Order: sequence, then structure tokens, then C-alpha cells
Amino acid sequence: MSALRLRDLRRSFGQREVLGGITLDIPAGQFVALIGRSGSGKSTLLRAIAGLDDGVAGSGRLEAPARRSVLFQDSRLLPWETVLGNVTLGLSGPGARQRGLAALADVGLEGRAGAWPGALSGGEQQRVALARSLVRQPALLLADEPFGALDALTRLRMHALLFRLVERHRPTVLLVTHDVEEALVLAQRVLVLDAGEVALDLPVPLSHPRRRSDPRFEDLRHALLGALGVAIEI
Ligand SMILES: Nc1ncnc2c1ncn2[C@@H]1O[C@H](COP(=O)(O)OP(=O)(O)OP(=O)(O)O)[C@@H](O)[C@H]1O
Repeated sequence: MSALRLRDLRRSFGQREVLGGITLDIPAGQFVALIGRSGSGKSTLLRAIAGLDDGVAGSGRLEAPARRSVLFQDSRLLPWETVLGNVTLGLSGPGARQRGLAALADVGLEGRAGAWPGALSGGEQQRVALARSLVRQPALLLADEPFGALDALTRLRMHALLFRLVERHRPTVLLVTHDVEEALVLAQRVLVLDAGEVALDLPVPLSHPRRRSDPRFEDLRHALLGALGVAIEI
């Protein structure tokens, strides 16, 4: 069963076609990374799937689960709500607070429930955003460069955290990233977008934990860098 079905999906800004007819099936529970040069259409595709592309001309068919969460590069927390308030925003029912606290515990921030977002580091804010996404138990998690603004060490920690949480909740994931290693550490499949088309659909048949020193990892990295048109030997 496909969680996500795209048929000849096209999007244009004015005369400029940004997505040139994308056909794609992503099975439920698959972790897919979407990589591509700047301007290749990654965010446009993700926003189309998220249902956030108002004002863009388009055609094609798109089937995606209604229960979806979106993560952005910035946490987009409401500064006037506490950390817990942000996580539970819009949740109803008597269990909402407990669910929020459990989600904060999942990301290691149970002690900061009453804090204001402004008092948290960038990495902590992204962890809150992750808790806010997952507390809704989405069938589809859409993430647009969620770790792009974080330092390298925090990013590695976030990879481990995201992986652990995805293993537990099993949503289908579409992760936009610029980072080839991030894609290869996390995803079961990597799509390379080039000028609005899928130029490469690469399975990542490696078990976890994945090691960058694994020669198969290195082969996949070369394949991706080649598809991205990056010269490896300098
Ligand atoms: N609102 C808009 N109006 C006009 N053109 C746009 C708009 N949003 C995006 N574009 C254009 O569409 C193309 C694809 O943009 P998109 O943001 O999807 O690329 P991207 O692959 O996510 O890039 P990046 O990696 O730099 O974020 C770009 O050429 C961009 O200039």
C-alpha cells in the first residue's frame, strides 16, 4: 500500500515550470530523502505534498495521508506559549497534557515543559518542533531541511534522535536535505531531484547502524554526488 502517490505532478511559477511531471509511489513507513541542487524544486514538491502550495499553478494527481506533520528549518514555535503549550497546541481531550509531556520526554526535554521557547537553544527548539510533530502521530512526516541551521555535532545528535523516534512511530518520512551523508545515514531510499524531475531513485540497502567507513556507503555517496554533478576528486 502506498502512503504517497504522485501522478505527473506539475507546478509552475508564472511561465516557469518548477516541477516537470513527477510520478512517484512511496510505500507506507518508508523513509525517503529528497536531495538536489538549490532551486531544483525540493521545497516546491514538499509544499505541494503538504498542501501548502496555494497560489502555484499546477496539475497532476496527488494522494497523501491527511494525518501529516511538517517540520521546517526553523522551529516555528509560538514565543508566547510555553514549550508544553507549543507541543499540545490544538490537541484536545483530557490526555493532551500527558501526551505532550511524553513527547517532550521522547526528545529529552521533559524538564523544560514550562520554559519559553526563547530560552531554548536552536537544537532544543528543533527537538520541541519534533515533539510537536510526532505527538500528533502523523502517518506522513514531511521535513524541509529540519537540521540545516544546526551545528554539525547537534545535527548528528538529531539524526540519532529522529531515527529512534521514526523507528518507534513508523510514519512515512520525506526528508528534504542538502546533506548527502544525512540522506544516507537515515533513508531507505534517496531521490535526486534535478530541474523539477527525479533524476535518480536510489535504494539504500544498508542495515543500521550505518557506518560512513562502509565501502557500500562510500559507493552510494559517490553515486549521489555524481547525480548531483559534484566533482569528488579535487
Ligand atoms: N513563490 C515563488 N515565486 C516564484 N518562484 C519561486 C517561488 N518559490 C520558488 N520559486 C522558484 O522555484 C524554483 C524551485 O524552488 P524550490 O524552493 O522548490 O527549490 P529547492 O530545491 O527547495 O531549493 P533550495 O535547496 O535552495 O531550498 C526556484 O528556481 C525558485 O526560484
